[in-house]
Amino acid sequence: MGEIQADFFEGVGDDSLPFEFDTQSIDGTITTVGDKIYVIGGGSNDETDGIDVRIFNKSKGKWDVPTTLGTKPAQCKGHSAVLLNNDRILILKKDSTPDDCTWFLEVDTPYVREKKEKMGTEVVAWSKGVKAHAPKPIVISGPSGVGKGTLISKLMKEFPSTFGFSVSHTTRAPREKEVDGVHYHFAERTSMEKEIRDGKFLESASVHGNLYGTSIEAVEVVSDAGKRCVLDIDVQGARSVRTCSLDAIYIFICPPSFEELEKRLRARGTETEEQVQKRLRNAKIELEEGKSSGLFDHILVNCDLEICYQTLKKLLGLDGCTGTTPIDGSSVKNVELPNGHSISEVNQKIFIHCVTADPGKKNLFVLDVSSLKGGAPGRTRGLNMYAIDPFANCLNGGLKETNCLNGGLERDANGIILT
Ligand SMILES: Nc1nc2c(ncn2[C@@H]2O[C@H](COP(=O)(O)OP(=O)(O)O)[C@@H](O)[C@H]2O)c(=O)[nH]1
Ligand SMILES: Nc1ncnc2c1ncn2[C@@H]1O[C@H](COP(=O)(O)OP(=O)(O)O)[C@@H](O)[C@H]1O
Repeated sequence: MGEIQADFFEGVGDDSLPFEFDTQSIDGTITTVGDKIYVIGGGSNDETDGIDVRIFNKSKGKWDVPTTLGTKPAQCKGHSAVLLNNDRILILKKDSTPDDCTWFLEVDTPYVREKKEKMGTEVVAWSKGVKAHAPKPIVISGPSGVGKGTLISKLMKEFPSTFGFSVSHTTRAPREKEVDGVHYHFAERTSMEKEIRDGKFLESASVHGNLYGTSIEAVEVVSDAGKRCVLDIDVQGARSVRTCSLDAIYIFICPPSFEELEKRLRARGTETEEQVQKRLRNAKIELEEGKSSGLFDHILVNCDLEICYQTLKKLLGLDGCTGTTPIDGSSVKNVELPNGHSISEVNQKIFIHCVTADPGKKNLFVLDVSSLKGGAPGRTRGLNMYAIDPFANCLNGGLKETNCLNGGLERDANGIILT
């Protein structure tokens, strides 16, 4: 755990900083990790740019502008920063909306270390902090025409608040009834390739001559809503997702026979003869890989649609469910932090002291960061923030959760005690 860093806009007086590092001209927060000093914010006046990061390398005596992966947090009136675990910096934005106040800048996590090695540059990665834990996603693969889309549609229709579809990007042209942003994000190849290079995709693959990919955002928006994410991706995509350690259930759908697959593909009538031929050639390879690779946890034969759907529901533990209850109803919202706040850290708990003119309002919050999960390239999940009463006269003295004095205090969905 690291030291507490100076607040944004406040003067920085640290004698351990090198002479070449002129603290007077620094406008952001300063966090030292080994021989590097991370200056966060204060560098750009362009509000659309997001919070920027610069690194002062003490041993080289020079500045670096790192490759910044992930979506940058929007600029704000200021922020506090604290180093966690020597590998990431917690950023608490001031005067920002509750779902946008907690961010992590990863500086030396395994993900960042891997990217540094690959890119040969300094790398940092942003990850947004959210409360909700993500339910296990479901990856569905199988050859073109086997019935993946049909099964997924049935699942979404019956369990709209439980499942959310990961909307992939693709460079293929939309089919007649396909809607941009619903079935796919239809993209230009050059812009999609750039976004892949910028680290915005969990996986991508060339399938039947087109580029397909799952953006990190596509999966995270579903998880943010407390829903279970369903991915319809090819075998290569499933393999990439497995290696990037997304804890998911992997299901492969097979046709009852190759002839039946061909019949369904032709009957769908969405492809030209040339495309049908290409898809059938690829189906042979996919079926071999799907059945033999050990990649998939379950292999389902889609012979009779209704029977296959019931089997799918069973293995997802949904038989007998009504289809209306979300798996995890927790919201992603955190506390709205006022502009005036300062932070301190004790035993993986961040104490946030808020300046408030209203004496009746709680002004001390705890952010428990002891059981964080995930992180870049996705969200950092499992934030737990709650209000405490610093003046509570508890037996063991010191800071104590408000409800140790006054059991049964009402909390909102975020664990915040309602005043
Ligand atoms: N790797 C990967 N494959 C995808 C993605 N989205 C769709 N696919 C796969 O791309 C293939 C072609 O999809 P599509 O053109 O919609 O045709 P369909 O298979 O006949 O429905 C299918 O195997 C999909 O599972 C993605 O984001 N990543
Ligand atoms: N079990 C089944 N029996 C007969 N036809 C099916 C079955 N499952 C799906 N289909 C049909 O096969 C075609 C291809 O299904 P689709 O869901 O588009 O496949 P995929 O998404 O795997 O490419 C569709 O016309 C669909 O209605």
